[in-house]
Amino acid sequence: MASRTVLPSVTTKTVPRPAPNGMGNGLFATADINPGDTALHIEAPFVAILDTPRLEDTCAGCFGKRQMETGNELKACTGCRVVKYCDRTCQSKDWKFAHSLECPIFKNIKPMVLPNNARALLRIVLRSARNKYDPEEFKVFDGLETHINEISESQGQLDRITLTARAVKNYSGIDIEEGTVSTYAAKLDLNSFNLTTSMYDRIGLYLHPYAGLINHSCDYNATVGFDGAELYVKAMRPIKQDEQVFISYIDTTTPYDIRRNELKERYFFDCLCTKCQKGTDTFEDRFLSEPEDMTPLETAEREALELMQTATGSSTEHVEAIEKLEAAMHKLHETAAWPLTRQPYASLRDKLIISLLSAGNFTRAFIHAAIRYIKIDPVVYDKAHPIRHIHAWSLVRLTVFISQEGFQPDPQDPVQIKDFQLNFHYLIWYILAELASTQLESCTVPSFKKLVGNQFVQVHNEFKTNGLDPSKSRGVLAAEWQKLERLVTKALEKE
Ligand SMILES: C[S@@+](CC[C@H](N)C(=O)[O-])C[C@H]1O[C@@H](n2cnc3c(N)ncnc32)[C@H](O)[C@@H]1O
Repeated sequence: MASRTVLPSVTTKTVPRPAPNGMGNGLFATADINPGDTALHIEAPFVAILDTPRLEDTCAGCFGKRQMETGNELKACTGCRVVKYCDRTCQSKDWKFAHSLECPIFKNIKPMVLPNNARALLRIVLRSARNKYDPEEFKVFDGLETHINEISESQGQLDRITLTARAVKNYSGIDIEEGTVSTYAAKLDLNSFNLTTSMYDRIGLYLHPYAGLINHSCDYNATVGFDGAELYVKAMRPIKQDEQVFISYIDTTTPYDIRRNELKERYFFDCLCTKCQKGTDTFEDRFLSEPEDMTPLETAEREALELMQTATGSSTEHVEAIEKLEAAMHKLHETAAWPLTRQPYASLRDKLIISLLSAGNFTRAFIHAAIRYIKIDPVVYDKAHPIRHIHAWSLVRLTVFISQEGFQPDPQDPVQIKDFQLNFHYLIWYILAELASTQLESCTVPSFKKLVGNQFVQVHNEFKTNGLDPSKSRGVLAAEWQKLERLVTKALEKE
């Protein structure tokens, strides 16, 4: 049973305790937690802020949750015209939480809009000055790690924090020590999460001091997800009572050296996790064969990374980005030793899928999403990992799209889907059935599970209306899947 803590809005099967190996405090399970179970649920954030580009298209009250259901066009706050809401319900929720305090400040400094971390810091300063925080919650915030000594050794980092703190103090008009605001800024830097949609797209910054107590492992047993403003930490693997709950702070699909540098630079620690103890002897570092001379692999990696960087620049057109990403993937493929799962190959494909979608090339996006589903995700992610489920959902959506009557594939596509005579309806049913049957142990959030459940029922009922039940046609499903696997093999040969 999850229990409420002294902190309002926190329900959890964990307790904070000192952790070993110089980790400071961490969260430990108070009971056995099964995969997919919620280890921690936080209803309301300490602070949550949209990234500046998202202020235009995302409701600052529900962070997209109600927006998805109502489909309302967003209306700007008539005071500042900086934030937008679905309707009065979302607006008044945010007004009471903090917007009433910041709205006149936003209005005064227009047309400038403060960057996300400054807007988050401003909220903390304003809410704490008006005693809007629960004292227990603030006590946990006060106790959070800052690494201020390490930050002080880096002039660049120190300057950034000091300047943000000075600006926020001035805008707030609150009589508060600048040093205190700097400390808040350092806590925010170290302990905040990427606020994401239920589909794991980043939309902003989130902080809650209780969630800030979770330590990192590259071999993590839990994941963090958001459903609107609600945070969920779910077990990805079985967690025994008294075991520490770990999440990943970084992309742990990257090789050993990259992971360790990132953790050291951003979080100031050397990871001693079970994966790091294996050094470079894990799939993240392995090549298909170990050549005596590493130079060609290093050259291919450097060139691929350069191409990836220019492809994702803000001024790059979709078509140009696609060419660059494909060229980068080709360089890795040409080495004949680079596994599809070794970074940056997998990330290049993720970016390529997004660029192909933006350019309206749905058939090629479908092929890459199928490659990812069949060849990459089962190696890179645990079964319950939310990203694996989100990728499966994207494949379903793409298959639905290209199976529409009248859809015309691009005749220039290097692999022609029509040559494989896929029965898209059976494929959609198959992927959805797999998703629906693993919902319980998946780490996805409730809105996502609802979406999948509803879609599966709809697709299954369509089959039933036609007197068919795919669950009883295993042979047909297997044959369709083999066709898709042949398509994937063909596409990979051409990469
Ligand atoms: C978000 S805080 C986590 C809570 C923190 N342990 C505390 O007591 O407030 C991040 C910091 O915790 C410590 N930490 C997290 N994971 C760690 C690990 N695997 N090994 C060592 N230190 C870790 C590092 O100091 C890191 O900068």
